[in-house]
Amino acid sequence: MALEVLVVDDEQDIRELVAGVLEDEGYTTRSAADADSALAALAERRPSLALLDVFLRNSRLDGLELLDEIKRRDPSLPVLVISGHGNIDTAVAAVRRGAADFIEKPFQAEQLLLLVARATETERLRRENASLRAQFGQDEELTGASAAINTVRATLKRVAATGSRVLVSGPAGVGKEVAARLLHIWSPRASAPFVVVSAARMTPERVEEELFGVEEGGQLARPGMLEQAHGGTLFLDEIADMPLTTQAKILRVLTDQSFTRVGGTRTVKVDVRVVSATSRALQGEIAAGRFREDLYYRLNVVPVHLPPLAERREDIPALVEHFVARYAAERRVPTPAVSEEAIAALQSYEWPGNVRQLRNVVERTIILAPGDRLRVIDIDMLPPEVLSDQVKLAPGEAARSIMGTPLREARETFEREYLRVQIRRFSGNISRTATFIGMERSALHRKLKSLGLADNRDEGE
Ligand SMILES: Nc1ncnc2c1ncn2[C@@H]1O[C@H](COP(=O)(O)OP(=O)(O)OP(=O)(O)O)[C@@H](O)[C@H]1O
Repeated sequence: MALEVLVVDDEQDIRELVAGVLEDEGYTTRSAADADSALAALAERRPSLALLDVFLRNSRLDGLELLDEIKRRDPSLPVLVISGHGNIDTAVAAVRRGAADFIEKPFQAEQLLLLVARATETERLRRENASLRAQFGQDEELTGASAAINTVRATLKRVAATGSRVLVSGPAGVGKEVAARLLHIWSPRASAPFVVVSAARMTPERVEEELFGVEEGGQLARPGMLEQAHGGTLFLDEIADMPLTTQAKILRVLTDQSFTRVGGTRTVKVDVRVVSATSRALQGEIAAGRFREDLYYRLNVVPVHLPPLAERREDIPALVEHFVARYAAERRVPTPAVSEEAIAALQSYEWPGNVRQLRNVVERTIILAPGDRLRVIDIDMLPPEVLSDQVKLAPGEAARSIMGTPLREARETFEREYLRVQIRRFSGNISRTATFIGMERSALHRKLKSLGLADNRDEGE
C-alpha cells in the first residue's frame, strides 16, 4: 500500500508540481487549496503525511492555525511545512508547534523527497512491522519498558545462550508464552522447533500421550511433543496441572534426557531445553503434596516473573500502540491514533485478563469501529467493561448514601450520579453521552431536566 501525502497549498501550480514529484516517487497524493478542504480531506481518510504551505490565501485558517488544528485532532500525524523564502521565523514557529520539519520555497525535488521520506519513516516502519507480525501470526517481542519487563527481557537475554532451565511465573494472559518463545529465539536452538504442551484442561492420560507419544505393538503410533521438540525447546505451560505420575516422568527427562512412550518399553533419547510456566505459586502446591519438590528445583534454575498488567500500567500505552498497529494492518486500514482520554481510561482499568484481555479489547474496538471513524480511537469506542471501572473510581458521596432511602429516591440519586459521571466523561457533550449510554438524545435531555441536571448545561460544550 502506497503512502499518501495530503498537499495543502493555495497555488494550483505548486500543488500540481509537488503532487507530480511525489507521485513519480510512488506516493499517492490528494490536494486541498484551503484549510477547510484540508480538514475535510483529513476527516475522510488519514494520510501518512500532510504537507502545508504556511501562507494560505482565501482560507479561514492560515497554515500555522491549520497546523494547530491538525495536531489537536490527530497529534501523531506528521506534518511538513512549506514556507516562503526568507520566512525562517514562521518555519521555526511551525516546528515548535509540532511540525516534523519545514522546507523553504523555492526547493529542489530531491530536497522535498528527502524530507517526505524522513517524515514518513516511522509510518513506513510501523507498516512493515505490523505486516510482518500479521504474516507470522504471533508476537515475538515483549512490548513494554516498565522495570519489570526490562528485568525480564535482560534475564532472558542473559540466559538464552546458556541453556539453563527457566520457570516463568505470572497470572494468565500476562505473556509467559511470549517470554518462553523469546528465550528460544535468542538461543542457539532458534532454528529447531519450539513446542508447547499445556497441562491445563487435559486429562492425565491425554497429557502423557501428548508429551511422550504412543507405541502400539512395539511400533511408534504417534510421536509425542518431546520428540517433535528434539534439538529445540519444549514449553510446558501450567506445570502445576501435571499429574504426579507425569511429574515423575518429566523429572526423568530432565535428569537423563530419556523417556518411554505410552504403551512402549523402548527408551527414547532426546535433546530438549525445557522452559516451564505456572500461574500458581508452586511452593503452595508442594506444601499441599501436589507438586514434586525435586522437580521444582530442577525446573526453577532461573526464575522469571511477569507481574499482572495492573502492576505495570506504564506498559499499557506501548501495548495499545502495538496491538492497534497489528490489528489495523490485519484489517488493512491506516493505523489510527488513540486519544489521550482513551489511553487514560485503558490505564485505569484493572485488566483481570491481563495483556490477553487488552489485546482482545483493542482487536474488538478496531473491528467494531465504523470505517470512517477509525482515524482516532476515542474513549466512547471502548467497550463498557473497560469504562465501568472509571465510574467506580469516582463514586460521589450521594451514591454511597442511597441504602437508607426509599427505592424511588435511591433510583433518582443513582441516576443523577451515573449521568453526572457519564456526562463529565464526555466533557459535557450530550450527544456522545447519549450514544454511549444507549439513550436517545432527546430522552436524555428530558431525563436531565427531570433530575434537575439540565439547567446550566450547555449543549455540546
Ligand atoms: N509484553 C507483551 N508484548 C506483546 N504481546 C504480549 C505481551 N504480553 C502478552 N502479549 C500477548 O498477549 C497474549 C497472551 O500472552 P501469553 O499467551 O504469552 O500469556 P500467558 O501468560 O502464557 O497466558 P496463559 O497462562 O493464559 O497461557 C498473546 O497474544 C501475547 O502475544
